[in-house]
Amino acid sequence: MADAQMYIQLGLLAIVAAIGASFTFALPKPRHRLKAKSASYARWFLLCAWCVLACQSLTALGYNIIGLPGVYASAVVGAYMLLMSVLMRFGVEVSQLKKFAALLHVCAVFVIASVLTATQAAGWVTHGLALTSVAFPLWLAGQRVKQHLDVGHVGGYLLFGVLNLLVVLVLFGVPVYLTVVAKDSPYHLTITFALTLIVMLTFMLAYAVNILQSLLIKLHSQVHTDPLTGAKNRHFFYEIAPKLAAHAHRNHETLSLVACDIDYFKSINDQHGHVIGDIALKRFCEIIQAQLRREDTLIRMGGEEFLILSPQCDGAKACLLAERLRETISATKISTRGVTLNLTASFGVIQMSPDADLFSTVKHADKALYDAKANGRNQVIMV
Ligand SMILES: Nc1nc2c(ncn2[C@@H]2O[C@H](COP(=O)(O)OP(=O)(O)OP(=O)(O)O)[C@@H](O)[C@H]2O)c(=O)[nH]1
Repeated sequence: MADAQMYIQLGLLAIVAAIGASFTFALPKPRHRLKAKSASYARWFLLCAWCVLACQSLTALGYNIIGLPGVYASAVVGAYMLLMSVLMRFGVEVSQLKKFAALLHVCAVFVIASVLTATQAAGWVTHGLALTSVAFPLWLAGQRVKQHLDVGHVGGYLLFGVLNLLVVLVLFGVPVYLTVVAKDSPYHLTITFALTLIVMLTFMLAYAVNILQSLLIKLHSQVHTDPLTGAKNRHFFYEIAPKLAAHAHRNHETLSLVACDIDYFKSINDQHGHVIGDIALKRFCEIIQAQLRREDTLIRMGGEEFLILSPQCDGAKACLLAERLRETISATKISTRGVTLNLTASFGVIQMSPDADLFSTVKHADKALYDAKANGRNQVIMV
């Protein structure tokens, strides 16, 4: 009966580990060389966690001499696999020397635990050595996650919390348990099963939330970003810009809009082709972004038409900004693939009035821009 229970627990844990591993296979593979390795270390961690229970089962079957050192070595290897998974997740390179030191650590734990078990001296010395050996890589992993904690990133905080919880569990929970429960208690195997299951599930949950949230943040940013120029796009304009305008209005802040459009851009495409046209657009945006503050947002409204949202900036300052941009653009030569271009751009500037809505304000800025075009281009007109 006890044997049947043991095999059921081993089987259950194998299923949980297999589900966790399948999940890591289902994740999109990052392009970053190191980040791509994180999932495979997470799979090794799940395997090691299963090995802990397998070795504990061997101990329960009477193979103490291999079972106990096996439990400890699997737990330490598992903790290092978890550390590697976290390090790779953040793209941290691990030197060969550090890998070798970890290997030595694992071997030392296995050899010392084997000797102490063989000489019947296994006890608090072995437990102490093994538990601190497991806690060390977990603590390192927690410290690494801490360095990358981002406000609003629940996944990061969850992973950090889980790793700290595991350290507390290993350093305090397990010793308390070993002190309270008799050495030959029949419950040891079930407790190991329950603990391993909890560790696997909490890590998988934290890992999954962490990765999925990163993917969502990346996706969200891509949806709002123009892939050619890196400026925000029309989705951003319709979804986020009205919120920024409402925020400025609520806080009684000034908000100015600068509409701008490259002059005679069609002739660049016609003369030099669309590839050069694309490069010119990219460089144009780089020149503008370099002049903007962090709070300003450059939006590509379409083609070679752009809009700059400038919070906490009144019309006069926005006019100065547009004039500076106009001068910098006309003074910068763009040289690429044997072609040298000299762009100019026209600008329409408006300060949003408190009772106006964003879309009608943009229309007025566009009107000023067309006036600048009609007046001969390469100039700034303010509403
Ligand atoms: N290379 C490239 N060209 C683009 C892109 N988007 C739009 N265009 C081109 O931009 C040109 C815009 O031309 P027009 O609207 O006539 O404006 P313009 O030639 O700049 O003239 P004015 O604005 O009146 O000074 C068109 O030839 C479009 O094909 C793009 O992503 N890449």
